[in-house]
Amino acid sequence: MVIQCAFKELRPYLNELETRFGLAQWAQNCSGFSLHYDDKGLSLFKTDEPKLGAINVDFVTGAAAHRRKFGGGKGQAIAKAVGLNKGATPVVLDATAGLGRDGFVLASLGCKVILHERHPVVAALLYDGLKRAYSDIEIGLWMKENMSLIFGSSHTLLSQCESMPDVVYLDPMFPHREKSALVKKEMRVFQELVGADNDADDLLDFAYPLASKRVVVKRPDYAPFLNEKTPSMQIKTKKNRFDVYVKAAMV
Ligand SMILES: C[S@@+](CC[C@H](N)C(=O)[O-])C[C@H]1O[C@@H](n2cnc3c(N)ncnc32)[C@H](O)[C@@H]1O
Repeated sequence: MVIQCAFKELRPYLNELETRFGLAQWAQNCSGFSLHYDDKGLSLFKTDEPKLGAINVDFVTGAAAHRRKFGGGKGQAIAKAVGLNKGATPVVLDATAGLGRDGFVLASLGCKVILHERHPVVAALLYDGLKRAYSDIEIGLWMKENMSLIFGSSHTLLSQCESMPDVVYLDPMFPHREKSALVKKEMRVFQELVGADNDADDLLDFAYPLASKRVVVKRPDYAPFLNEKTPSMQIKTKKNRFDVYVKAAMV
C-alpha cells in the first residue's frame, strides 16, 4: 500500500499517523490500496477501482453536518435501540467503531461516545476525522467532550475498562449477500480491507458484563444472532436490525 502526502509540510503529521497506528508495517502486507494525505485530510483509495473515489472521515461538513442539524431525532431505530426514546443520554461504548458514523449519530443525539477500532487504516482515518473536528470552531469543543477514540481490539479493551458504560454498541462486519455492484462503495472497500470479523461472537461475552444498561448489536436482517444469543428485543429497519440485550432500565 502506498502512503503519501500532497506537500512536504504535511509529512510530520503523516509520520505521526504511521507511528501511532503502525501503518508502515501494515502497508507492506496490503496491496490494492493507497492512503493520501492533503489539506482535506487523510483519504483511502482502492487503486484498481479509482471510480469509487476517496473514503475519508468528515464530521464537520456534508452529510454529517446535515445529520447533526436535521437528523432523524430520537424516533429513529438506532436511538430507540440504545434507549434514547426514554429521555436518557447514556455513555455509549462503540466497540466496533469503523468510520464512526453510528457513533456520530449517537453523539449528535446527546450520548457521550467512546470509540474502539482495531484496524490500523480505519483507526487512522477515524483519528484524522476526529482531529479535524476537534479543531473546528463550531463543533470542536462539543466533539472533544463527546467523542473519543481508543485504538485497539475490544477483545482486549473491554476486559480492561475501568468504568462501566451504560451501553455497549456492536456493529461487526458481516459478509454481504448482495452482488458487489449493489453494495455501497464504502462497504465494498471495507469488505476487502477489513474482511469479515469472524471473531465477533466473542464480543457479546465481553460486552454484556461491562454494560450497565444494555448491549445493542447491529446486524443485517439475514444475519444470525451474535453468538446465537436471543436478544431481549429487536428493532428492525429496511435492511438491518438492532438486537437489544437489556440488563437494566434506562433512566
Ligand atoms: C461494520 S464496521 C462498523 C461501522 C460503524 N458502525 C459505522 O457506523 O461507521 C465494523 C468495524 O469494527 C471493527 N472491529 C471489529 N471487531 C473489532 C474489535 N474486536 N475491536 C475493535 N474494532 C473491531 C472493524 O475493524 C470495522 O472497522
